[in-house]
Amino acid sequence: MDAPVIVTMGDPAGIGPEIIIKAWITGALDAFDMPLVIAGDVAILHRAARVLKCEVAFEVGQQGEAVLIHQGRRLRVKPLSILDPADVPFGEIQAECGEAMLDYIEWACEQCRMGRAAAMVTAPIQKEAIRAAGCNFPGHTELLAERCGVDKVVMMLGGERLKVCLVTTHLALRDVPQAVTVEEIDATLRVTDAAFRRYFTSDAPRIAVLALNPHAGEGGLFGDEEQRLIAPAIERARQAGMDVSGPHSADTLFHFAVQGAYDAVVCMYHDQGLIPLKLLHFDDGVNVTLGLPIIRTSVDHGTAYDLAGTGRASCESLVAALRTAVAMHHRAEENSLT
Ligand SMILES: NC(=O)C1=CN([C@@H]2O[C@H](COP(=O)(O)OP(=O)(O)OC[C@H]3O[C@@H](n4cnc5c(N)ncnc54)[C@H](O)[C@@H]3O)[C@@H](O)[C@H]2O)C=CC1
Ligand SMILES: NCC(=O)COP(=O)(O)O
Repeated sequence: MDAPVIVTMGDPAGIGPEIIIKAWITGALDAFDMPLVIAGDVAILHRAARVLKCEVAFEVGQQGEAVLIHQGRRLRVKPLSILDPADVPFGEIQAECGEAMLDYIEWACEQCRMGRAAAMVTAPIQKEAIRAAGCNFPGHTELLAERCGVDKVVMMLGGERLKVCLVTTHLALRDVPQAVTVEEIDATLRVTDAAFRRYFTSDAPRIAVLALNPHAGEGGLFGDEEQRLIAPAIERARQAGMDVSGPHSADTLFHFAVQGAYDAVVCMYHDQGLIPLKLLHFDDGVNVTLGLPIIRTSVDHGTAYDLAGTGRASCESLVAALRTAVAMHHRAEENSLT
């Protein structure tokens, strides 16, 4: 059998299990031409099926994996935790869930690294729960970078109309100016350029780099990071052959980016990029970790504790994350043949 795409179930107390089951029973997973395996928990997935009012049968597969069955559809599950749903209330931060979600991620990452899986797609984790389980990484991105032995990765979130790449990620706003350095911007540009050529564009991607300050600092009147840091990093990237422009004022650039003027927008901090992205692509946005030796995509949303157990959460972002991972896999295979 071809190497599968692994979907990690995310927080058992969040919406991850429900959106996986919803995507499966509605037929949204039928279109993919690659086998899928869920890294998760059979009893928790059964509970999600009950929430969605669907009957699910169970059998043991040929390789010892669990197989869920619904109206002729089969879903393979690698059981990595054995939680009792009665002990896992919806919408609560629990260390036991933190341990389980970390196990799903670690296994999926290892399978990808060993070449036994083609890609991993992650359902959302609760960052306080993984902390309660003893994990000091702020999220998947940093954990996967460490496990893959990579110094620099880039968090990209995107949809058809806009793709944003972040220089800094999960950081207090007050710490952003110190973290924005020529080296960080330069490394972000290099990773973004290489990953876009490999997975998304046929040529050099057109990259716009945002300013940090209003009006790009207005010639140094309110902030000089543009002159001291961002412009030199852009120049360095241009010298290296990249198609990079900026620093652009963040308030106007997105208007042109969504009209197709750029392939990627490099943003200095999390909300600078994610506010426009979620405004446009709340439902179908995808998070991609650029710079890893493996393919990792994710939903663009969190655990939505307010919706967990209601069956109302949308599975669109999960399906888009799967579509992106499969397309990246095929594109990388084509590139390796040329
Ligand atoms: N890739 C990941 O694992 C991510 C994890 N998180 C984590 O999730 C937790 C909760 O984060 P929040 O900031 O509250 O963001 P959130 O995305 O969980 O929720 C924000 C709002 O969006 C709604 N929402 C989220 N996903 C939805 C869906 N699929 N369908 C319909 N409505 C949806 C929620 O109901 C809520 O009103 C935090 O621990 C955060 O760190 C956040 C983003 C990504
Ligand atoms: N806001 C995006 C986000 O939290 C992504 O986190 P992760 O993919 O690193 O877990």
